[in-house]
Amino acid sequence: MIVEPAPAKLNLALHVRARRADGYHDLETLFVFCRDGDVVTIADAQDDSFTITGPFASALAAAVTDVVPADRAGWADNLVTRAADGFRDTFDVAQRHAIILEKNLPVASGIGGGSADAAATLRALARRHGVSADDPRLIAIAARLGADVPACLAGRTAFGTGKGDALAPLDGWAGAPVLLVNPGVAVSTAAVFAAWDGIDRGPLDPADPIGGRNDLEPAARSLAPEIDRVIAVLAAQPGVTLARMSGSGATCLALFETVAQRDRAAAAVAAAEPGWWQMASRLA
Ligand SMILES: C[C@](O)(CO)[C@H](O)COP(=O)(O)OP(=O)(O)OC[C@H]1O[C@@H](n2ccc(N)nc2=O)[C@H](O)[C@@H]1O
Ligand SMILES: Nc1ncnc2c1ncn2[C@@H]1O[C@H](COP(=O)(O)OP(=O)(O)OP(=O)(O)O)[C@@H](O)[C@H]1O
Repeated sequence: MIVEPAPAKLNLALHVRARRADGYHDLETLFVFCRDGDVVTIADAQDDSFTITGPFASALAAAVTDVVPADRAGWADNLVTRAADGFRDTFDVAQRHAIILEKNLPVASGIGGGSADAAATLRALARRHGVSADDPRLIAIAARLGADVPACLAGRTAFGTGKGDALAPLDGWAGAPVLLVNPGVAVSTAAVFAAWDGIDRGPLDPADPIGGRNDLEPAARSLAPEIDRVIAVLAAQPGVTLARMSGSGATCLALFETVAQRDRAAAAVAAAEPGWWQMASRLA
């Protein structure tokens, strides 16, 4: 049995540079990863099966179209099952698998939950079937599944360009205390990009993400006004060094100088807004 973490992905900064002819956008982003997130477990089995557990299991089941083939229990259309199908086709695997996804991250929330799950599935299957983690065929499957999936497959701090899939590994940020907060609103990534105003506000210096921006914030706020208050509440906490939306939102991140300051902020946010989701972690 293989237990593979699917850590939350964060964009410390995200500069949108141009709308492309293929419907995607060229961007510059600093990807970092949390130490916590979803978990994918894969065991050899007689038949394929897919089970979702955890606090966001029902939210995810509701979000995906259920196309369950009779011989593959629970094999709904999901980024995990798509990753597993892609792996099977590419590497010609006969072995069947029982896959369990522990869904701890909110769905459609800018922290790449689905991308992290797909990447963890690919890493777990690669390990099980003796495929190298940097096999170009594995990276090609990841790229087909979503713009964020190659970054999640690598799972380490990186400067992303192109549609976010051209990656340059970077050092730094490991251990930084972080608090993630989501106001409980799902936001569609495609809808947020579509609402971007089309203005190129300039490049991102990978050495200075704090001085950067998330150019999708105004677009996401127009769809989910609650984001304003999340950022305001986080920015007001003692010890905060950065309070910013991640990805296409609505989850916002706050970095802190110390774990104690992060934990005091988490308690303050929970007291002020008991309905908001939050996760305290550290950067990987
Ligand atoms: C916003 C980010 O989370 C930042 O890391 C990512 O760019 C989004 O990555 P993702 O969720 O893996 O995105 P995909 O599933 O590939 O694309 C969903 C939709 O988002 C839009 N999209 C995504 C990435 C990108 N560079 N430009 C885009 O315009 C497209 O409309 C696309 O149809
Ligand atoms: N395992 C999965 N987890 C989450 N969403 C999934 C999964 N499989 C398919 N999806 C679909 O993908 C959509 C995007 O989900 P996800 O949670 O990855 O968004 P996100 O956090 O906004 O991602 P990103 O930061 O990459 O834009 C959801 O609306 C859902 O319908």
